Amino acid sequence: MQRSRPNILVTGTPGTGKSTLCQLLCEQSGLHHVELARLIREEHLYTEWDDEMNCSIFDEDLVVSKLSDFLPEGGHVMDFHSCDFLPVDWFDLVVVLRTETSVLYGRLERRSYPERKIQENVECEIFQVLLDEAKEHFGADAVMEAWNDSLQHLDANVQRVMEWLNQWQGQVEAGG
Ligand SMILES: Nc1ncnc2c1ncn2[C@@H]1O[C@H](COP(=O)(O)OP(=O)(O)O)[C@@H](O)[C@H]1O
Repeated sequence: MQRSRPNILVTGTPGTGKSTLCQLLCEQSGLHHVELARLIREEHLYTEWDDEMNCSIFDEDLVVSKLSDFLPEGGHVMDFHSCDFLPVDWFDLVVVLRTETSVLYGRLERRSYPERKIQENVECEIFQVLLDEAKEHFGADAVMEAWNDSLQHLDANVQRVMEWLNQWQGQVEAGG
């Protein structure tokens, strides 16, 4: 499907700054922010609740079906901590946020996550699980890896994605 505006997926371990980046990108670009975790909660797109980790085990088919109502037309920035169940051709760019271990630990501690949940997420980041998942699923060319430890990084990341967006828009307007 030829979109007049792109879809961008922002993924990464919880705490790497996905929703912060998405908010800034949407303010600057006029694209619409899809907070998938919130959508899953509000629309009950899950079949189980994990009491120990205090999170839902979402239903991939329900989620894809819900998103298919509006996402493929374009114009969205979506954030989520997993990506291998999403149709590849829905996204024009996949941003994977990375955060240095001690910085991520601090952010998750400030969220009052239980120690086990902090450990699991920090390990997930150390082993770059999300980066590998995104590259394997979408192909390395579609993936932009972006370190996001500081506010300087955040500014640079917004800038980088906005440049990509302008280029994408230019190509579409030029007809290809
Ligand atoms: N680049 C950054 N530098 C410093 N703090 C950041 C940065 N990005 C996000 N944060 C902070 O880190 C915390 C987690 O960010 P958030 O966007 O909620 O992450 P995620 O959506 O990936 O779970 C928030 O308190 C946010 O303000």
